[in-house]
Amino acid sequence: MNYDYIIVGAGSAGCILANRLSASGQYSVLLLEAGKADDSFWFKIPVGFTKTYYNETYNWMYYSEPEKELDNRSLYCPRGKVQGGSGSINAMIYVRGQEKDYDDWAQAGNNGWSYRDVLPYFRKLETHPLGNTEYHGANGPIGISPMKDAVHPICHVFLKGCEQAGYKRTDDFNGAQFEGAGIYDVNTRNGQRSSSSFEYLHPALNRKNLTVEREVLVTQVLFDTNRRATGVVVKQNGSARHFTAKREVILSAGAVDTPKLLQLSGVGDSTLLAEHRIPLVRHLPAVGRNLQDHLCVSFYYRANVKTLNDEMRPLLGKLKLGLQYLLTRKGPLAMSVNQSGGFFRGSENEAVPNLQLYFNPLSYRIPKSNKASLEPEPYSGFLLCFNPCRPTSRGSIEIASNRAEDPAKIRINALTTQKDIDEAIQGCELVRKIMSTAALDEITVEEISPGPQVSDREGFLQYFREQSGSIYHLCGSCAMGPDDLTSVVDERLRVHGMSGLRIVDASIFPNITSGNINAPTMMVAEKGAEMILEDALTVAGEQAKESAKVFAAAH
Ligand SMILES: Cc1cc2nc3c(=O)[nH]c(=O)nc-3n(C[C@H](O)[C@H](O)[C@H](O)COP(=O)(O)OP(=O)(O)OC[C@H]3O[C@@H](n4cnc5c(N)ncnc54)[C@H](O)[C@@H]3O)c2cc1C
Repeated sequence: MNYDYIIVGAGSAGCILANRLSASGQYSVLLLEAGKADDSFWFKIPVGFTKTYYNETYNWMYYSEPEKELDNRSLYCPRGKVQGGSGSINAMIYVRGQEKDYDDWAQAGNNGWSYRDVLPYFRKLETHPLGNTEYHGANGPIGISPMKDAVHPICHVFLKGCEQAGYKRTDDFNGAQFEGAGIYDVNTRNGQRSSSSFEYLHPALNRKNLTVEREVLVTQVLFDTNRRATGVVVKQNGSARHFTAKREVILSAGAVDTPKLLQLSGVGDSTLLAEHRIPLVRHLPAVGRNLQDHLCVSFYYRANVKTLNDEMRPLLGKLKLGLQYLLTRKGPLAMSVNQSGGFFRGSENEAVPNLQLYFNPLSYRIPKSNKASLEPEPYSGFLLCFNPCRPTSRGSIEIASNRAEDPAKIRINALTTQKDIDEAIQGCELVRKIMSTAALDEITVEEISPGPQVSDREGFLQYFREQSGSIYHLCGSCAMGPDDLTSVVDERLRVHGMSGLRIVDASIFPNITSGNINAPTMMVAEKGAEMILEDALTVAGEQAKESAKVFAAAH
């Protein structure tokens, strides 16, 4: 079967592309997704992400290779395997990042990607209650809800503590002032998850020129002898099928599976491909390199006031909250558990904020067994968690075999630079500084983990090594840049040295952004879709010129 565009992966980015590329009715679009439809109630209700966290039907449930600097632990790396991708199973915190993140993208040779360049795409994708302003949009598909008026009261104690510790307050991390303590926005609409699947793909499903195939594993991209992508091979119900693309194949399979698919298709480091006996199409060594992630660690506290643990843990409490949600679409089940936090400088020498904090008005431990569920702890507790914003360690994605069914090897290589080690310690010091303020001291009985015996740089670092985990922001594994030795796509997201092949997802980030990366990924998709459509017009223009020349020569 033949389509103008084939999009691989109906995740945060893929759903946006499917809508935008099919909107004019001019192009036929095929969207291929390995997972099922997002028709369960758990995808709608914000708290539903606790149900999909360890659900192998909807989650690829990857693990990293053992991380040497993290006590040889394998970190859990959940990824959405469902329409909407990781955007269907995430915690919905909506943060764009800071200006410098994108200015650095542009400075690395990517014209058109500075903060001022990408701001229009952030505005385009959202409907924000502030309406059309310099920073916000009023007509975009994704609903943004500030949690400001609804957070648990102890979040305000946290904000007071930050003020007492000398930190600024911000009312909008996505507005004029990124830095400071505040309450997060979430991508919800009327108390329901506002994912790119619900907001972009669902409304487009009836278009005649859009085909969505689910439960289809794309196993290979096909190329002609000119290295032009001509289509894909998929596995569906145990048998192989081919689809061909007249214009482009666009990879949106995410930061783990996009580089894996390129490597399986013969585009990647020639040594790695030879090791797995994959015929080389193009030596592109940066495929799978430059992987980045945010690693966080939590500090746990027992409170002398009621926290969300007291409401969410007992059966009666659960029933009450469930009823509140069903009747009003409000309450804790309509929000994220990460309610307040902010962006801070870990030292006076930092030019911009380098640490992100989350203050959660409840406490829970990530269960070791994937058979257990995420449950609040059995006491009035809360947690304060941090992650460095822009780690400098770089990891990799590499195929483990030449079979598409085998998960790729994920190496985050955490804490392999001195800067990252310093920031892990800075973060612990920042948590302790805020927790020692009068406001927080007043509601705290004790620090449960790591506990007061951990109080120096060595102890903090060891705690981070033993307890930190991924906060699920894998990106950068097919970075954008001008040089084909160090990057994979150019500034129009075209794979270097290939034609008819683009990447539009979190893998193109040259550097990770300071904050949660779903909003930046959706921005990449909005901008990517516009570039694809512009380039289609250019191609059409060139073809028309060519035909006119042929016609003129013949007459
Ligand atoms: C548990 C969790 C919590 C998170 N919380 C937040 C948060 O609160 N805020 C935030 O901003 N970010 C959060 N994130 C991160 C964010 O959701 C992701 O970074 C973002 O969704 C990535 O988008 P993507 O389009 O690059 O990839 P994805 O959304 O992961 O999409 C990739 C899609 O491709 C499909 N696919 C993969 N391989 C194949 C194949 N071979 N054939 C066919 N289909 C394939 C996958 O099934 C998936 O649907 C979280 C992530 C997780 C997992």
